[in-house]
Amino acid sequence: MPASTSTTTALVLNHFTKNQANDNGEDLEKLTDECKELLLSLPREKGWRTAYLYKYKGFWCQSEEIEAIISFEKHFQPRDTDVILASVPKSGTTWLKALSFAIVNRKKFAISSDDHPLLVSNPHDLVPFFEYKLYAEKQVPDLSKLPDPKLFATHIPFAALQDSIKKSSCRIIYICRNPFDTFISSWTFSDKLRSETAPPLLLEQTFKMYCEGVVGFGPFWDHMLGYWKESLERPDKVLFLKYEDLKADATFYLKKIAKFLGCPFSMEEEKEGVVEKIASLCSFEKMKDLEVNKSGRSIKNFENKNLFRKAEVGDWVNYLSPSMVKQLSQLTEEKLGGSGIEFKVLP
Ligand SMILES: Nc1ncnc2c1ncn2[C@@H]1O[C@H](COP(=O)(O)OS(=O)(=O)O)[C@@H](OP(=O)(O)O)[C@H]1O
Repeated sequence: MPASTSTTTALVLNHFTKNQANDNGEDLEKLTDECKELLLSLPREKGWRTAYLYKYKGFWCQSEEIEAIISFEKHFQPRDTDVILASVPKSGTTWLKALSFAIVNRKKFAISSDDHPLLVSNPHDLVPFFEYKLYAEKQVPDLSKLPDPKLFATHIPFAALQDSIKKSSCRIIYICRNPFDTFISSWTFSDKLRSETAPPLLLEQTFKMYCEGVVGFGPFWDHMLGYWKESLERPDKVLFLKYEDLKADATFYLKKIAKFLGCPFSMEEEKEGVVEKIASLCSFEKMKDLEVNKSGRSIKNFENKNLFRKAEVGDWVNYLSPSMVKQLSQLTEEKLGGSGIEFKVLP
């Protein structure tokens, strides 16, 4: 290693040891030197459940996620047959993974069979995240052995995806959810994840960060607008979905997803009730009750049981004060008004 590089690395390590040794679930010592050096150059803010969130390529992200994303950018080569499920965290990712897996694999795994993979595996094991699983912990997976079409997932905003993905013909299904419920789902989830020694995540303080855009993979409005614009320009590339719409009419959107993925339901399948059977297999009530979803961790640090909470539209009314509702309504209007993105916020 040239002297200058080793000096830089020593300085970087020293900086992190002195300034960022932290008690909040962020183990900086484990990161690659490349990532540590990058972190030094990035704006940072106090995180929700880690010491810091860093602004990387225009979005806020934890240090370990950045390390995995860098590796993903370097190593992942999309194929035209790949399908990427993209989402704002806590907006129905687990559900979309289950639905997409069931649709794509319905010839291989009969929906009514007693040993359907979704009965024994959490959806996050069947449709892996790039940043939490495939490229996490310095792994570089061999994806060639996975059967086609390969299903992957990410929370990375569209603008920050590598050009190879943007230019390829691989398809992206995006899901987001009204910001009120997304915030409450994120806040309750993050509070469950924080270490016992970390202070509680106060609602007011966390709400302020959310409205400033400082939330994992946020700001949420940029996240939504990025995929929304692409879905308008390239409807064959990006299918834009909203959690509330799926809740209101799952079978309609199941058909839409199947058509988008090039495997529409046949008349015969529709007559046999395959669409309704998938909706039922992937329903919140069914999935929450499965043993595999009541225990264990499919993603490091995330207990499966915490992925299934209430699944309601409008649960935010139980938490947000009138002034918070006013603030978030104004913010949503300011950022998304006129874009065409509109949400149902009450049942
Ligand atoms: N099958 C199914 N159907 C409908 N809704 C479901 C389903 N599975 C999970 N959920 C609800 O989705 C919320 C979690 O969001 P994500 O799956 O995006 O979380 S994550 O980003 O993958 O961690 C979280 O919402 P809240 O209950 O409001 O917190 C889950 O309860």
